[in-house]
Amino acid sequence: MKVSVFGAGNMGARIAEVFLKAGHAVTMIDIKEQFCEGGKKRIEGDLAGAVKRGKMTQEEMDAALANLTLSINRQDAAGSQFVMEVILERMDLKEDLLKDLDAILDKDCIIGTNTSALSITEIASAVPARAAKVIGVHFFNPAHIMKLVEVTRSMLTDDETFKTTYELMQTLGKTPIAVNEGAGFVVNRILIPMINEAIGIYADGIASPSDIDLAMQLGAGLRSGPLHTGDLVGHDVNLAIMETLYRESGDAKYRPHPLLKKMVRAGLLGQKTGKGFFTYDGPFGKEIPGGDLTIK
Ligand SMILES: NC(=O)c1ccc[n+]([C@@H]2O[C@H](COP(=O)([O-])OP(=O)(O)OC[C@H]3O[C@@H](n4cnc5c(N)ncnc54)[C@H](O)[C@@H]3O)[C@@H](O)[C@H]2O)c1
Repeated sequence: MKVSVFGAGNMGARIAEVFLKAGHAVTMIDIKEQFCEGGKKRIEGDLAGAVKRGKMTQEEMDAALANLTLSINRQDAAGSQFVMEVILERMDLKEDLLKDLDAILDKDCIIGTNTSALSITEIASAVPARAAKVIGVHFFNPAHIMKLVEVTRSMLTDDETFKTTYELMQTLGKTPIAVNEGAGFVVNRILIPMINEAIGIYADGIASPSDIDLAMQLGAGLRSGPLHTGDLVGHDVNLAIMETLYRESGDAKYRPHPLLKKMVRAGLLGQKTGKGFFTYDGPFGKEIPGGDLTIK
């Protein structure tokens, strides 16, 4: 089927990759050609790695890439049966995109939003005539590896949209769970405040970033420590999620830590900018050992 993915960034490219690997034709749409090309490079890198490890043949890789179309024109989503919105975590941008898509897409086309924490009902309300066909489809990072997808109904999502989306995720090799809307859904309501707390522990001078992560790996059984996970997600995204949790609940326990705000203002976003609580060999590069952040 024809799938369109809006956003070729950290998550969008890998979500496009998941659909390509399942044999779908994917149009990946961003606002600049260079962003589309960057996303395509990451897909090519992943697929080449899979071929090298014997998980995929060269022919399968070529067929998947032949199914990928890049675009900077929203109109190219026309004729899609499923659309994934994977753009920046901002309600105004998501609403603006959905309003345009409402005029471009067939009336039965489902729009899945990959929002990390925003209200699915609020996003859906931007397109009253299509609100029943809008649903939360929350993939995890890195989307080509992580199995979980939170399939989240808004107040307005119809049963058919939920069932179709849930079953589609299973055909992609994912494990969906059914979620009723609530800021941050299940995982991020637990995970992101934990990252925020780890930032506070570091800011209080209690331990180094490496030791905080080691503590949570060896003491709490986590596969990745909270600050490495924070660098992977991107601190701009972490901040947006904390702000949503705080705004929606009014509960002080979700207050974004001041250091998280400063990290974002400084462009220390984590892997995507090559520097966060740890240092990387350029954007999305390998971690450089001993590169813990030291705040002055
Ligand atoms: N980073 C994570 O770990 C993670 C995990 C799950 C969900 N999410 C969610 O996924 C979404 C994308 O996050 P990301 O980390 O990939 O961000 P990102 O900054 O890496 O990528 C966002 C991309 O969207 C593009 N974009 C912006 N406006 C657009 C528009 N109108 N049309 C098309 N493209 C547009 C940007 O140019 C950019 O390439 C957010 O809603 C985020 O909360 C992120």
